[in-house]
Amino acid sequence: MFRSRGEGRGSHSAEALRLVSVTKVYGSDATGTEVTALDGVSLSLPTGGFTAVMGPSGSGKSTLLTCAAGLDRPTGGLVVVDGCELTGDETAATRLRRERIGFVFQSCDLLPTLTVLENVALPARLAGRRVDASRAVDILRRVGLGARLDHLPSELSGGQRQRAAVARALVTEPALILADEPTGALDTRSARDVLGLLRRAVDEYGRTVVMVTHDPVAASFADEVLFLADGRLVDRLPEPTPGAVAERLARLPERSREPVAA
Ligand SMILES: Nc1ncnc2c1ncn2[C@@H]1O[C@H](COP(=O)(O)OP(=O)(O)OP(=O)(O)O)[C@@H](O)[C@H]1O
Repeated sequence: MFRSRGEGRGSHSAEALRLVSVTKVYGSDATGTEVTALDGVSLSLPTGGFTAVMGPSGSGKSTLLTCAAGLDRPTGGLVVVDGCELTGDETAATRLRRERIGFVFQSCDLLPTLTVLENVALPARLAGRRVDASRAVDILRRVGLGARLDHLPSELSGGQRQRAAVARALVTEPALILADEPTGALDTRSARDVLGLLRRAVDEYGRTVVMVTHDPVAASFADEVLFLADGRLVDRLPEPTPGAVAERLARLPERSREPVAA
């Protein structure tokens, strides 16, 4: 974000994220049974799109995001981010994660002992890059936190913290931004601010956003909504409106329908 399309560190692949028959089976739950959280999910998301992922609780949304992020390894299948396979070698996957993926979580995970500016500069530092403080400052100004650079996260409101988290996700100019309920803990106005930032990252700067949400209004900021049920992709809705999203959600099957390829 905050560089125009084509600028920055080289060009990105035309496809930001591809999942091929991704399956995730957790070893056992409390009763000793295997849990199939993802059941053969295939999708292809072009660079420069905003996709929302919705579905009932337990349908596999967070698992989809953590597998796409390389934070968890799928049991089977292939994850390709910006043209590079994430499911291969661990060292390469770590580098890919640091350089090409940005994260925004609901539970704001800014480090409490670092200032806002230090938090935003951290991903670049972890990726082994020269830390360009002026760039981090510029991003923070643009998300409306220019006067808060030296504050600690505890000195910010929830909405301000989440905007800082968005700034941090954008600082490495990632190919893919993965957001898990980024507005879940925010009031309506702060939520709109954060969603507007994500929308601008896509429209003005060609980033790719994948966002898990329960909120039809939040989902309506996306270009398309993918619906998960029982670990499968079962529906998709382009150009979503809050009403259409709510209606599709209400119609979601509880169990086993034929998966669709997105
Ligand atoms: N670490 C784990 N060990 C065992 N089972 C897990 C683990 N993480 C998730 N699961 C199970 O996998 C399934 C999918 O979980 P996931 O968190 O992906 O769903 P979700 O759609 O994000 O749910 P929610 O909307 O409630 O956050 C659930 O049945 C869940 O209990």
